[in-house]
Amino acid sequence: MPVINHVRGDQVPDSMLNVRTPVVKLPLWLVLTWWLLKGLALAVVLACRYWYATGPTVLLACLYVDFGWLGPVGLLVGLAALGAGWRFGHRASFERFGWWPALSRWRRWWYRRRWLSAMTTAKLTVAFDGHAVVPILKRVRSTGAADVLTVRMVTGQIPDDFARVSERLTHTFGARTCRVIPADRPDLVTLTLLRGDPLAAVVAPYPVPSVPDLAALPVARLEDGSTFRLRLAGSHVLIVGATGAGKGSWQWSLIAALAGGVRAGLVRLRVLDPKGGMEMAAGIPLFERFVCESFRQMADELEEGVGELQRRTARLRGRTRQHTPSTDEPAYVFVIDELAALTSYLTDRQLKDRIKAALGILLTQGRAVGVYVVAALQDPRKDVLPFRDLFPTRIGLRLTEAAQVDMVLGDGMRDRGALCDRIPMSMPGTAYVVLDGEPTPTRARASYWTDAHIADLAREYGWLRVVDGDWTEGGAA
Ligand SMILES: Nc1ncnc2c1ncn2[C@@H]1O[C@H](COP(=O)(O)OP(=O)(O)OP(=O)(O)O)[C@@H](O)[C@H]1O
Repeated sequence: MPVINHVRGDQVPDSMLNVRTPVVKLPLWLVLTWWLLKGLALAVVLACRYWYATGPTVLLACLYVDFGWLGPVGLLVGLAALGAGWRFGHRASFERFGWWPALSRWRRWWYRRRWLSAMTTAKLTVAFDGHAVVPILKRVRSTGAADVLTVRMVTGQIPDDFARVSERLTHTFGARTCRVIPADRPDLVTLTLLRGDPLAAVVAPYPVPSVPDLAALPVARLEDGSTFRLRLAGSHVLIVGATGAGKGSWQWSLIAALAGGVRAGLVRLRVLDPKGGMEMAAGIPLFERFVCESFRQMADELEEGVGELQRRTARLRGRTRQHTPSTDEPAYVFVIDELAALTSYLTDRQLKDRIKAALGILLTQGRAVGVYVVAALQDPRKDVLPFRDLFPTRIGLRLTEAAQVDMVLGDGMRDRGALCDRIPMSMPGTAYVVLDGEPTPTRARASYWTDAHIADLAREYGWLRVVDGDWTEGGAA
């Protein structure tokens, strides 16, 4: 290869207009008219396409021509006053029909400008027939804290392709997190990009329902600011988190949501606290049974629960397929503060086997007849895992390692956005929840029940009253 190419002649200078030698000679006036018509057509198309920009500009310009500066400024002030009146007069309709659609349109423009580069760097464009094919951004819906993007995938793509690069998309779009959820059509995927965080502040306790709906217990706040209602009916709940992650706040939020049922005789709480009663003893007046010292007694409690379950199954057989709590047939809720203490750490092998057998029956047969288990767990070790799959509802709080997330919540859950290992220590009570049958985890923060709140709860809804330091039966009212 030569080091230098020497080509004789002058370089063609850059110019505004490059023209070819015409094949057919046209008069200049015809060419200019043609260009003018083409330019006009393009201007009309652009003006119609971007009507939301051109319309107001033309209107403001007309007002300026007719009335001078007073015209456009008067209109803008009038519109601002009208918007403020609407906002303070009827906030719900203002947000629904005015604010959120306007914000969504602005955000859509913002995403469109970055879309091509974002898809290319995330390797979500597909090469086909010599072209790069890009997923289509169909819709953007904005709320206070999140932008929900509906995307049409390129043929051959699946939602997991987007889930795998969710972290990259988070940083590209400057969001806090990006969750990928399959949409209701197979060719669409939804990206939820969170900007603010309604879970940053501590969640105050929710009002206690006088008659709890076991299918929708208000226990936590969701990322969009709404209330997360946990389904206990037909389920069992496993709460897993490192020490100090806030397992207690989930347990107490659930107990509080059931407290109205305790007072009405519809729910009976049986609490096993193998950690010596430090966590749960404050609620003793609410509990039908409370065991915190003897593992033998805990095994007896669980076996008695199995006996009750079997008697109830015999009574309800053929009459109903899902139990509804009543004062005659209340719901039994076993709350276990540290599951591993019963199934792993216990050294008495015989006792451990009894507990495992009873738990196995409660978890497999209890749901249909109103016997539920709510268990907390600190360390998702292997010997607890067989029980994990028997809990349809699993709540993953802060975990110490990324590998534990799938172990607790199920395979692929971390890729789908359950970043339990990234929950900061400064946000105890924050968790990812996986509901049975739901493909993606939901992030929520439990309401925080202080000792004073729990004392008030026990006083108002408990079965027992404290009289001069002794427990007395009799209920709160
Ligand atoms: N939902 C919450 N909102 C705000 N603060 C919380 C919340 N839950 C817990 N905390 C705070 O975090 C601390 C630890 O919570 P908690 O004792 O419930 O954790 P834990 O997971 O049960 O820990 P351990 O396994 O050590 O018992 C509490 O003292 C409380 O101050």
